[in-house]
Amino acid sequence: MQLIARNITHHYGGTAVLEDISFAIGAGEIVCVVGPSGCGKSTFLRIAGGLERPDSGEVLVAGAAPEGSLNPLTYIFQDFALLPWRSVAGNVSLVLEDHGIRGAEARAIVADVLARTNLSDFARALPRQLSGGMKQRVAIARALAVKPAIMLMDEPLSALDSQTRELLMDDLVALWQRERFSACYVTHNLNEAVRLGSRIIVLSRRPGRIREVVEIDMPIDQRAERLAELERLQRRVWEIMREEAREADREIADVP
Ligand SMILES: Nc1ncnc2c1ncn2[C@@H]1O[C@H](COP(=O)(O)OP(=O)(O)OP(=O)(O)O)[C@@H](O)[C@H]1O
Repeated sequence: MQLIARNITHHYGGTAVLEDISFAIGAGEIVCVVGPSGCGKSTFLRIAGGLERPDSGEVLVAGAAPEGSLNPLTYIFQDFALLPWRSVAGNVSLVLEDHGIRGAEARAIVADVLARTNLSDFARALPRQLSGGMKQRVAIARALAVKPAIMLMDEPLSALDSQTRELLMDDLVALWQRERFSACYVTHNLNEAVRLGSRIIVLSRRPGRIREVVEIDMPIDQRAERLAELERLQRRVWEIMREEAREADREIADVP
């Protein structure tokens, strides 16, 4: 399945937030979206997921979702959003209950996704017993349980310390190699973008327009070893963004 954004433009009140955003995410692609603070990255993701309607433009999905997909476009948030009184398995099964899947069928799906995300040993643990990194792994397992066609990831690692973030990036790379998931991955972190993205969409400051699309054709499993090349790519993306980020940083908020 492909997600196609065409000419997305959006305002909040008098504030123009996104302007004429067009790009597509193909099956098996991780497309990263970066840009200065407040340039409309999260707004774009909400529009892509159908949570908000753009003022103009459209988001289309083309092609069939994976067989048995319960939610073709599935979010992963930075704050994990786990229910504290439910175990790891219980948090994952909740999304299945929402779709009327219970009992043995639900247990089989939960066991499968926990195995795929190396969480089987933690099935009975409660969120408070887990580190931030493990909580986000549970959130990823929960997203996979509904067999998404495209995951919409909003700063998924930004609540984690840098070492945990590295570990989670390794996990996402390994998961991608096994499952070739598709994702629109919004991040502030250019290192994540060059490690994970097949393409990086660089937005301008608000209203976010596409400044440049940086293609990364280095195989994802080689990136952890080719750090010098990645560093160069990361610097290139930063060069594109730097002035706009500085101006966004110095902007005085238009609030009463
Ligand atoms: N529901 C809303 N109502 C009014 N303004 C909003 C709403 N949501 C976002 N905004 C404003 O729209 C602009 C873009 O916000 P958005 O969160 O999409 O940007 P972002 O690029 O994800 O930001 P950041 O990098 O800081 O996470 C900001 O100025 C924000 O204050």
